[in-house]
Amino acid sequence: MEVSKYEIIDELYNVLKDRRINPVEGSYTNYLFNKGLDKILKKIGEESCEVVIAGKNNIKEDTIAEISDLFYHVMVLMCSQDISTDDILDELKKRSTKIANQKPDRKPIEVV
Ligand SMILES: N=c1c2ncn([C@@H]3O[C@H](COP(=O)(O)OP(=O)(O)OP(=O)(O)O)[C@@H](O)[C@H]3O)c2ncn1[C@@H]1O[C@H](COP(=O)(O)O)[C@@H](O)[C@H]1O
Repeated sequence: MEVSKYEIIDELYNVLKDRRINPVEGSYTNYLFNKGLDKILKKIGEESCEVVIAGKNNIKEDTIAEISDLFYHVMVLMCSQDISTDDILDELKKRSTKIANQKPDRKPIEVV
């Protein structure tokens, strides 16, 4: 069954988790897991730089591609450290009450 684009992040995370348990020959994810944390972090550093360069060049499709690469590598890190997509969504949800530059748990200033 085809997953919708709204489910793709969870789907990708599940594929990465599955690669950890059931390695697949030729899998790039398994290559990263086998190389270990330093390699995963190095890739995140590289991909981050590529996002910066693409953003600076201001070519939307290149920036989308580089952000997607970064997303994937960050998810490999999350998976390797048992950080779930829910952990991130919960954190973002907590921050959604943030207004301007206030701390999230601070009561918003009443606008009169
Ligand atoms: N989303 C991605 C994804 N994004 C980027 N990449 C890989 O990330 C690598 C980045 O390219 P680089 O040129 O920077 O790196 P490289 O030269 O290939 O390798 P190194 O620098 O790491 O030695 C490429 O090999 C891409 O194929 C990805 N590989 C896998 N996925 C997803 O992960 C799933 C499982 O993939 P496998 O683990 O390969 O089966 C796939 O179905 C996809 O959904």
